[in-house]
Amino acid sequence: MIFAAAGYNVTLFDVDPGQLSKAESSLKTTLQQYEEGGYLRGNTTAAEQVKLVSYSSSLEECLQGAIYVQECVPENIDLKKKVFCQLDSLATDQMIMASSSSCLPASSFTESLKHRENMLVAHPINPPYFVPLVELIPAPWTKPEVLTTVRSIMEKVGQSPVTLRRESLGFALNRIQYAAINECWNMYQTGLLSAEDIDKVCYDGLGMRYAFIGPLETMHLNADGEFHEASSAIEIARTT
Ligand SMILES: NC(=O)C1=CN([C@@H]2O[C@H](COP(=O)(O)OP(=O)(O)OC[C@H]3O[C@@H](n4cnc5c(N)ncnc54)[C@H](O)[C@@H]3O)[C@@H](O)[C@H]2O)C=CC1
Ligand SMILES: O=C(O)[C@@H](O)C(=O)[C@H](O)[C@@H](O)CO
Repeated sequence: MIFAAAGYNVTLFDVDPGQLSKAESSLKTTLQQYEEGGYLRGNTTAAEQVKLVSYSSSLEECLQGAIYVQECVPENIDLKKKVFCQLDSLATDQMIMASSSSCLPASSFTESLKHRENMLVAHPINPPYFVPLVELIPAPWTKPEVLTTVRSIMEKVGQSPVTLRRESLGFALNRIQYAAINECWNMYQTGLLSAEDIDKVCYDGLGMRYAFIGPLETMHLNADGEFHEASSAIEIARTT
């Protein structure tokens, strides 16, 4: 939907043909609803965007003329290896292949492949139609120009890419997310706040603030010395 909204032709492939027909009907309904609700992205109508998307039960046919592939198979290392091996055997030297992987780095499933320089992770954040961040994580062998091209494709389609300089377990978003979840869980288990109030601290507090001012910018605006004071106070609170 995001790529079609920007005017790209998109072809979906899935091993399960049932998923393709579900995707086709859900795409039509969803784009129609977004148009009626005023959420549709791009400068074209829902009907025009629907026409840009086609469906194929053959990977070879799906990849004909493709410049960019976004792989979205389940988070399973053997499956990622299998699918990237298939992509590799059908790829042209120009085709860029990105994985949506949330945790698995591209180096763990592309190492032995001929076109590995054109492969990387482009991790979207759910729901990507409304949350624009995409984390781009190169494998050690990903060509810098591939990373630059994916970054500009993402900007062109209206997403907001960030580039990690190297692979890191959890990438960036999940490193932050799991640190927050860990602290929320800790407060829940020690009975400090109810589950509802912990969620409220995020959606009516930090989440809302972080939508327009990030943690480092917040710290920059804090009074001198406040960070050190606060972090030692939190360390004491955690251990008591
Ligand atoms: N669901 C989420 O919130 C997010 C998921 N991701 C990542 O995206 C990837 C996909 O996740 P979901 O969309 O949630 O998975 P899903 O399970 O909803 O969909 C996976 C699809 O892949 C198809 N599939 C299975 N084997 C295949 C093969 N060999 N060739 C082609 N298609 C095949 C399945 O039929 C299914 O339609 C995972 O790596 C996940 O970590 C990334 C960001 C957010
Ligand atoms: O939106 C998210 O949180 C994701 O992008 C993810 O990375 C995954 O859903 C992950 O948190 C759990 O598998």
